[in-house]
Amino acid sequence: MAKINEDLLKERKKCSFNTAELTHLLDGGKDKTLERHSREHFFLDDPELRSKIPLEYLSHKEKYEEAVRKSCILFRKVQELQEAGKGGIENFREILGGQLGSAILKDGNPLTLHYVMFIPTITGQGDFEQQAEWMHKAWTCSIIGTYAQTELGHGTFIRGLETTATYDPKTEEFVLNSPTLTSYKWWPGGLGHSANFAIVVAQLYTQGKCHGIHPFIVQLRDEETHMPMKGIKIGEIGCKLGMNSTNNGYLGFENYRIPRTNLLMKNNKDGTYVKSPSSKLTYGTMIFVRVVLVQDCASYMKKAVTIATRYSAVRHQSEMKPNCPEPQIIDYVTQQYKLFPYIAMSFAFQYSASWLWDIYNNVTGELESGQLENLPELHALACCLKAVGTADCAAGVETLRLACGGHGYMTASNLPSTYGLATAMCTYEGENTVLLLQTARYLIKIWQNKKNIQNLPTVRYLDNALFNNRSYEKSVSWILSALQQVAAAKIDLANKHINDRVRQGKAYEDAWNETSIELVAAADAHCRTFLLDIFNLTVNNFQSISPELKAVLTDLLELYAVHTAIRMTGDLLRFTNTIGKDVEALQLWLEELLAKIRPNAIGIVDSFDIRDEVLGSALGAYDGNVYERLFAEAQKSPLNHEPVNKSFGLYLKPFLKNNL
Ligand SMILES: CC/C=C\C/C=C\C/C=C\C/C=C\C/C=C\C/C=C/C=C/C(=O)SCCNC(=O)CCNC(=O)[C@H](O)C(C)(C)COP(=O)(O)OP(=O)(O)OC[C@H]1O[C@@H](n2cnc3c(N)ncnc32)[C@H](O)[C@@H]1OP(=O)(O)O
Ligand SMILES: Cc1cc2nc3c(=O)[nH]c(=O)nc-3n(C[C@H](O)[C@H](O)[C@H](O)COP(=O)(O)OP(=O)(O)OC[C@H]3O[C@@H](n4cnc5c(N)ncnc54)[C@H](O)[C@@H]3O)c2cc1C
Repeated sequence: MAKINEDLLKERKKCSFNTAELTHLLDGGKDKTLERHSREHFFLDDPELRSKIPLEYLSHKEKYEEAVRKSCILFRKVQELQEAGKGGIENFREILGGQLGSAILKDGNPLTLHYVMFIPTITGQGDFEQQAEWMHKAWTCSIIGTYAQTELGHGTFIRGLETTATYDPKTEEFVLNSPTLTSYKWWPGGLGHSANFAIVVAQLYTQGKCHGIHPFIVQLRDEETHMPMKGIKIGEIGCKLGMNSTNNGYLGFENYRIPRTNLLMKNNKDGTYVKSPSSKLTYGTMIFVRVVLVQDCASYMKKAVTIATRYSAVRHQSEMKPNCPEPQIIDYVTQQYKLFPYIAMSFAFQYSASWLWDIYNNVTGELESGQLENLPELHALACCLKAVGTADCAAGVETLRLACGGHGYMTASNLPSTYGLATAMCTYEGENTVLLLQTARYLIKIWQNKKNIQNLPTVRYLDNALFNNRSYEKSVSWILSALQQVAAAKIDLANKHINDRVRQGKAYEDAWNETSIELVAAADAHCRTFLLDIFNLTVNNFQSISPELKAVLTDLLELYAVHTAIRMTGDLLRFTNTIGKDVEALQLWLEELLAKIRPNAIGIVDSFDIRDEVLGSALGAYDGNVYERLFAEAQKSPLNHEPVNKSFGLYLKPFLKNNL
C-alpha cells in the first residue's frame, strides 16, 4: 500500500468518533456495508471494466465504442446479480447512475435508459399481457430499450408533443409519423446507435380525434443486423457539455406501422380506447426517476466533497502568520465555509431521498388499487426535491471544484466531469424552474383550501406557520419554525399577488406568470423546510448510536440549519421576528460550527467510504499523494509520448523561420 500523506495521517488521528460506525449508519447497517463492498468488488475489481487509455484522450466515436463495450459487461454482471437473487433496486441504482456507475462509465452509460426508464415504463404502464410479452425480453436484455418523449420542439410541455400515432382499424395498427422537423424525438439516451426498441410518447388519434399523449413500444432497429427499420430515421445528436458517451439520439417516423397491442394499456383496461382515470398516470416513470435522482444528488455531493476536503488537508498555501509554516488550506475559515456546508448537505439529501423513496413506494402501492388521492402530494414533493437537490448539487460541485484552485480545473481531479453529470440533472427529467412551478401550483391550491391539510404530512405545517412569533433562539427548532414561517409567508404573498392581478382584470394564467418568480421562491422555501425537518427528525430518532457520533451528526445538522438560515437572511428579516442582532448571532454560530467540525472533517468524509476508483481523482485519493498522482496523470497525455510533436515540423518551424 502507498505511503499515506503525513497531513492526512494527523487528521485521521484527530477524529473524535468511530468512522466505521458512521459508515454503517449511512449504509443502513454493517451487513449493508458488507453487501456494498462485495458489489463494489464485483464491479470495480473486474479488469474488463477498466479502460486502458483515459477517456479524455479518445475521440467521440472511440468514447462511444468503449462505453458500449463496458456497458455490455456491466449489464451481463447485473444479470449475474439477478440470477444470484441480488437483483433488488438498491443493487441496481448505484450501478446505473450514482457513484459506482459514474466510476465505471465516467461520461455516461449509453444503455442506462433500458433499466431506468424502458423497463419501469412497461412495468408501470403495460397491462398484464403486455408485461408477459415484453418483460422477459427486457429483463434478459434480448432487446435494449430507451425512453423517447422529448422532441426538438418540446421537452417541458409534453401535451404539445407532435409525433402522431394514428389508429388504422383495417389493419389494427398504429401508424407513427413525425409531421414536422420539430416533432423529431431529440435527446433520449442510447437512442442514437445503441437501443433497438423504445417507449415512444405520441399523440394518439382514432377516428380523426386526438386523445392526447400515450406511450407505445416501438421497434427501432432490426434485431439481427441493427439496421434502422424502414420508416425510421435515427442518429445521434452530437457533442454536449458532458455525458458524451450516453449516445443521446434523434428519431423521426415516416408512416411507420406498429401493432395495436403496442399501445401500453394498463390505464386503458379494454382493447378499444378508454380514457384512463387520470391522464397523469402516463407521467409515472418521470416521478420514479425524479425520486431516484435525489439519492444521486447525495452521492455526487459526497464524492465531490470527499475530493475537495482531502485535498484541502494536503494542500499548503500562503502564510497565516509571519514566519510560520504555510498552513493547510483547510485551516482557512473561508475554505471551511466552501467545504463543510456541503458535507452537511450530503446528509440532508440522503435522508430526504430515503423518505421520498418510502413515500413513493406507498403511493404507487395505492395507485395499483386505484387510490389516487396522495399522488398530488407525492408529485409536488418529488418535483421540488429533484429541483432543489440537483441545483444545490451542481452548485456545490462547482464550489468544491473552485475550492481546489487550479488543480480542480484538471480533468484528473474528476470534478469537471462530476459537474457535467450534476448539471445535466438540473435539466433532464423536468427542467428545475418548471418543476418548482409544479410544486407551487400544489402549494397555492392547498393554501386556498386547507380543509384536509392535517392529513397531508408534507404541508400540514402551513396550517399555522404564518402566525409563529418565536423570538430568536440558538436552536434547530427555532430555525425550522422560522423557515416554515418564511415558506408560508411566501405562499401567502404569491397567492395574494395572483388574486390582486386577477382582480385587476388579468386572466388567471397571466396573473400566475406575472407572479411566477415569487411562486418559484415559495416552492424553494417549502422544499428547504422539508429537507431540514427530515434531517432533524432523522438525527433525533437515532437511538442506539454512540454519543460521539451523535455529537458529530448534531454539529452537521446545526451547520445545515444555520447555513440555510444565513442563505435566507433577507427572508428571515422580511417575514419573521428575526432582527439584525439575530443574524449576527447566526453568523457567530456558523463560525463556531465550522471550528467544531474542523477536526472531524477528514473522518466524516472517510466515513463516506468511497473507494479511490469511484472518486477517480488525483486530488481525493485515500493516501493523499496528490502531487505524485497529478504528475502520473500528466504522463498519460499522448503529447508526452514523443519528445517533439509533428506540428513542430509542419507549422512552428516554418513560422519561426519566417519571423527571423
Ligand atoms: C428496474 C429499474 C431499476 C433500477 C433503476 C434505478 C435507479 C436508476 C438510478 C439512477 C438514475 C441515474 C441516471 C439517469 C441517467 C440518465 C437519465 C437521463 C434521462 C432523462 C430522461 C428524461 O429527461 S425523460 C423526459 C422527461 N421530461 C419531463 O420531465 C418533462 C417535464 N414536463 C412535465 O412533467 C409536464 O408536462 C408538466 C408537469 C411540466 C406539465 O404538464 P401538463 O400536462 O401541462 O400539466 P399541467 O396542466 O401543468 O398540470 C395538470 C395536472 O397534473 C399534475 N401533474 C403534472 N405532472 C404530474 C405527474 N408526473 N404526476 C402527477 N400529477 C402530475 C399537475 O400538478 C396538475 O395537477 P392539478 O391538480 O393542479 O391540475
Ligand atoms: C443529458 C440529457 C438527457 C436527456 N435524456 C432524455 C431522455 O432519455 N428521454 C427524453 O425524452 N428526454 C431526455 N432529455 C430531455 C429533457 O427531459 C428536456 O431537455 C427537459 O425536460 C427540458 O425540456 P426542454 O429542453 O424543452 O427545455 P425548455 O422547456 O425549452 O426550457 C427552456 C427554458 O424555458 C423555461 N420554461 C419552459 N416552460 C416553462 C414554463 N411553463 N414556465 C416557466 N418557464 C418555462 C425553462 O424554465 C427554461 O429556462 C434529456 C436532456 C438532457 C440534457
